[in-house]
Amino acid sequence: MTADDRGAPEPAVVIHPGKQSLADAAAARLVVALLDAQGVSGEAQVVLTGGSLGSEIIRSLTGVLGRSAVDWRRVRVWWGDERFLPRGHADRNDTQNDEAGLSSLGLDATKVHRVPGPDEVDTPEASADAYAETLARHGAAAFDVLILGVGPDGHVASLFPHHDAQRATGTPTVAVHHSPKPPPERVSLTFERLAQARETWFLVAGEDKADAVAAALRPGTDRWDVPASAPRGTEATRWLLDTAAGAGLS
Ligand SMILES: O=C(O)[C@H](O)[C@@H](O)[C@H](O)[C@H](O)COP(=O)(O)O
Repeated sequence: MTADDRGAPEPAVVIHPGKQSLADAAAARLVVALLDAQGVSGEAQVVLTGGSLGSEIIRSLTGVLGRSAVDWRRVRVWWGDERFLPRGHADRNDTQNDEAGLSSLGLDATKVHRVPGPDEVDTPEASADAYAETLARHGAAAFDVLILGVGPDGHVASLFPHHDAQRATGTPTVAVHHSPKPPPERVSLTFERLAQARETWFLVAGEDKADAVAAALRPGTDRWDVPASAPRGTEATRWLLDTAAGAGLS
């Protein structure tokens, strides 16, 4: 069953004048979304991402007005994908988020769920299994906010065009080998788990992303070709773009 079959709303597009204003506006939006989620269920669950914007939103978050209204100790943090590298490696998504100021938000470290690396488990498969177990134990049926970056090739999380990892079903996580973008070994949420989010936000900036954005939003695009075309939030899907990334949209 696809998100569309479940009646998920059509994606909404918001275009910002530049990358910084996009990150700042997304951070402000995230504060409100976390507050709303905490108001409903006590705890908010957010899925973070790597890439430049994935860290820029954290940097903006550390300075955004109203952030102190969020009870950060009741925010549970996940990652949509991770590079299979040891904890603290500069190329890990979580390290980049840490360096952007994640730890200064006042989160409860026991609720920050990092994907195990080769310093903890032997293989990407073991890491994917361990992460799936953590998700089963602590993950909400639906994440409150799922944040995704998009590659120029249209990849999302570590699900790449024409890559077998896209085919994983019946599991929330998948080990990825031979990623076309280095490093070759990664762990990713599957399409099925990416579909379990109330709000899904794509954060995309730069002219090199314009074709991927246009393709992802074109009706009928096959996710095998453009993985970013697939994830939909059950309540909202937002494409938060800068002008350059939105240049291919009519
Ligand atoms: O694991 C990776 O290789 C990156 O995390 C990658 O998936 C990134 O999120 C996108 O390419 C968007 O990156 P930007 O935000 O820099 O455009």
